[in-house]
Amino acid sequence: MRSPSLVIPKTTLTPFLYPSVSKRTGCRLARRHTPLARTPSRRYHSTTTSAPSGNSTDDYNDNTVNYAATAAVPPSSVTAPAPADNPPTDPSAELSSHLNPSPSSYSHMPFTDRCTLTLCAGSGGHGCVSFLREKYVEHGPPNGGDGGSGGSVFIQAVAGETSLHKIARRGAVRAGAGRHGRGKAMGGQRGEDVLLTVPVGTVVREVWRRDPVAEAEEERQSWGGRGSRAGEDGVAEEGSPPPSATTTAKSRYVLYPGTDSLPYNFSESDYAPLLRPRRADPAARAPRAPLRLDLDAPMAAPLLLAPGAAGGLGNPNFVTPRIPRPRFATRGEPGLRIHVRLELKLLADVGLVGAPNAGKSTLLRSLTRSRTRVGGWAFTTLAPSLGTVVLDRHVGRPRLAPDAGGNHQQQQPRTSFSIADIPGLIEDAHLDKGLGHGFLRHVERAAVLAFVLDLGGPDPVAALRLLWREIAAYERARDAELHWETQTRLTAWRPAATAADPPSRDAVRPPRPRERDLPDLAMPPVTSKPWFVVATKADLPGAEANFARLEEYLARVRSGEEGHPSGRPNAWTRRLGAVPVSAIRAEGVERIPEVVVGLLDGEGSLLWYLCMCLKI
Ligand SMILES: Nc1nc2c(ncn2[C@@H]2O[C@H](COP(=O)(O)OP(=O)(O)OP(=O)(O)O)[C@@H](O)[C@H]2O)c(=O)[nH]1
Ligand SMILES: [Mg+2]
Repeated sequence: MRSPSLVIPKTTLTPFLYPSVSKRTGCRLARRHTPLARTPSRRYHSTTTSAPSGNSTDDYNDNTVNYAATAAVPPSSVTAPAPADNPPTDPSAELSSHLNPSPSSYSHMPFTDRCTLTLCAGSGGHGCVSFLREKYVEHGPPNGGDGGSGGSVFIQAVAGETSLHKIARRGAVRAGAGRHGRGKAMGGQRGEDVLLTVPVGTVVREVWRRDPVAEAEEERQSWGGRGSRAGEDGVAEEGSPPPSATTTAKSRYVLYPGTDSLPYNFSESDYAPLLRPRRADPAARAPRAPLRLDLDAPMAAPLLLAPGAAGGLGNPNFVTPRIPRPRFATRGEPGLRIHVRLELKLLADVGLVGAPNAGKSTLLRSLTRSRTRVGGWAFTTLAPSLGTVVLDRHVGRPRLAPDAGGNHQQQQPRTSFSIADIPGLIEDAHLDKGLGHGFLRHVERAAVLAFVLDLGGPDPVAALRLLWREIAAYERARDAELHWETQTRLTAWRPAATAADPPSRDAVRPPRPRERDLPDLAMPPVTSKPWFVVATKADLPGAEANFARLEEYLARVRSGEEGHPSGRPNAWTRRLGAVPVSAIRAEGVERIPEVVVGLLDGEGSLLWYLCMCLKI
């Protein structure tokens, strides 16, 4: 449990976090040794959606990273900003309750990061059999309308969604069926479309699909389009039974009331070939099967996943010189069903990785307005949470960065970055101990990893090695899954046109462009990412010695004397460093945005790096 002695007097600073205050007088960083009491005026009066104005005259707004914090996600977890004309009476009390809250003071958002869904496209409405009836027109021409096509299922990744829990409980997502055609050439209404809105970072993988149109086409091929089954060489097999003409016809056609059979002579030679199964027009825009999408950016328009089935054709479509008044129409095609697995991989700029109880959530609270749960026991955090640090850098020239064509373009300065806090990792998490290592998927796509180590613990170096071991095990499991999926896709892959396929009308036309053609999931090795260490709980006894040991170890890794803690070759070690902080007192945390921006933008926070190397 939390010790009451941790609530410290406002003016006390942990001495070893600021060893060189006197040496660095005049240096910009030295001006940012924030006394505890002053922090809230800057941090908690920022708006939740935009960066602070930056025209404040207080001395924090120098031209280094001057950050204010806000929890962008989830929105309900944001505490209301204090009105400007009614400032809090005791800001330090507010800060201390924010960083050292009671275990029951947290915002709770339901969170689901994996689910399976069955997407059911709407089936098409039946065509209509009808004839014109007017005064003096006893036997009018056919005028049955076509059936409406079924509704489609779309997906769109939108900003602001943070969890899959809303769609996870749906189980099956059904689009509306098309209405049947009616007399007087009235076509049926289209089925209603369904739009699934998912968080940015959702990965969609197909498990299986049932495509009635493909099945009907296959059946048609196997019967050679007529009454006998074709052998492997396409020649009709002797003695194979023809399908029951009436059964087949009834399953495919709508008959005029009172008609028991089609107006054909059901001899084998006269039997009309089955109609080719049709797809509705939107099907041309659907991604190719099997679905494997990575929705890693907000989408401007929905993406079609399961196109609705085509409606049946009304009886005017079957007029021939031999059959001037067809007494049949076709049924609508049944809807496509796709079973998909959705997996959310949060997109954050920085991922916090650490052992349980290391102080990750307190660190997130000290940097942002997140109201994630904090408690003095392991596994307080059971689901990932995100916070956003809003940077207040309105000075300096825009950066120039080369674009794809090699031209240098102006880049606007970064205005914010997001941090993801995940449940703690313990030894053998990859064997599903603790909460397992599945939550690492939420920091896997983070650009920078921050390892949160408890300086009050016995050995932070061993803790760091353990965390990297678990990450390496996670990476191995992920690569094995990727390998298996690639193999499955290659086995399932068929060239677009094979000799067995009938010549299609599409074959002579150039293929229509598809909206999105199965982009591969980008999964760079986690060990190639830049990382740094946040050595927290620096206010505890023994922290200084532990930090010295940690720094020494990191210096050896940086210089190549010691291997990367994951044991992987060619891992990132270039500008490795550690930042000592006391998150509960909000001391030292103001350096973190600077380090993160340096690593994110690759520009290098030269000052910090020099200070770190020279230990000033
Ligand atoms: N002395 C001291 N205690 C801290 C500091 N940061 C966090 N703590 C305490 O450490 C305990 C655990 O903090 P959390 O932030 O919940 O740790 P966590 O890493 O999120 O833990 P899990 O969610 O279980 O993985 C709490 O009692 C905090 O008050 C710090 O800088 N100094
Ligand atoms: Mg936590």
